[in-house]
Amino acid sequence: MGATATPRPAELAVAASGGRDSTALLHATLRAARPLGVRVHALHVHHGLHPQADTWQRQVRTQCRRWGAIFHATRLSGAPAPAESVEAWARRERYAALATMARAAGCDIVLLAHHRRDQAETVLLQLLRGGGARGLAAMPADAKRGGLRWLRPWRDQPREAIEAYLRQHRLRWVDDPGNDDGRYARNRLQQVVWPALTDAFPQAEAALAQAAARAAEEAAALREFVAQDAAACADGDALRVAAWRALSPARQALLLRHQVEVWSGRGVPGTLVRRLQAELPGAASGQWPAPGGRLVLRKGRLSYQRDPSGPGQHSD
Ligand SMILES: Nc1ncnc2c1ncn2[C@@H]1O[C@H](COP(=O)(O)OP(=O)(O)OP(=O)(O)O)[C@@H](O)[C@H]1O
Repeated sequence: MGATATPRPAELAVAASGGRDSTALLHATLRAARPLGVRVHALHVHHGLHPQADTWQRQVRTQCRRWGAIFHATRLSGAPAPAESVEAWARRERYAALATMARAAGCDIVLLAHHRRDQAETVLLQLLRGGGARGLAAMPADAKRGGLRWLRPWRDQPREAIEAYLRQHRLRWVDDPGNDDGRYARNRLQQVVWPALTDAFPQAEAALAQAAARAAEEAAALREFVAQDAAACADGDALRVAAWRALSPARQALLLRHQVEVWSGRGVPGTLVRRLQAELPGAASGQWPAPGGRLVLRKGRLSYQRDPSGPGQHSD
């Protein structure tokens, strides 16, 4: 399996947990990069949550020493905000720490070792959270974020291919750092749902990954439609309600969701979208609570006012 990225960088980072998948990815990346003169950095995040976390970090350090990668590690400090899950906190802080280490190492590209099973699990989890096309699209193979490129070169590879690679090269890893960050839903899915699902539907992994690929295309097309509608209905920072009303109900809902998300920087509950669809057409003026602020209708224009006391726009 290949693990190189194009165009060829001088420095390449691999997010290395010490577990099975990123052990294989770090090894394969080094094999591909060495003849090209590309330096490989292994970035490890110690979540400080699990008794075995020191072992995982040592494992990555040892791999780096043995295989000739440059080792970087960050230990997370702090704690989740009151309403935040450990999982959400760990995930956000992990990506932030990876980004900081990558930039400090002079890397523009970070490789992640997600594979097709991870993709399939993410689709199921999104479905169970009630996600739409964008959520069901799951993880992109190539994404730009925070000035970095995040690549998942093995996103479409079955897990068995990675296991075969590990066997072929007699690689050792430390089991299950994934449990480090309190991922209750994903762990239950892996332990309880997945075995039963694949027993009944052996093609589930491939089918769910295919569903994600279709959802990604559909989400991209929807983004284009909604951008056109947003431009057609814009009045400065506000939305012209008369123009919005001329759209079909499906496009009205999409545009409201998109617009409030852009204004507030947060996810928009479906209940708010439905309420606005019901109430906006008959209203001459009005106010509706929205994430982080409120929506104000005046003189046919819908605009957003941020709560002065609320937290700033979040960057996720
Ligand atoms: N502690 C860690 N340090 C460095 N990289 C990590 C760490 N944990 C995970 N990763 C990177 O993220 C990849 C996916 O890991 P994992 O499946 O545990 O994350 P996830 O939580 O399922 O996915 P996501 O990060 O998208 O939420 C790993 O293969 C590895 O590349």
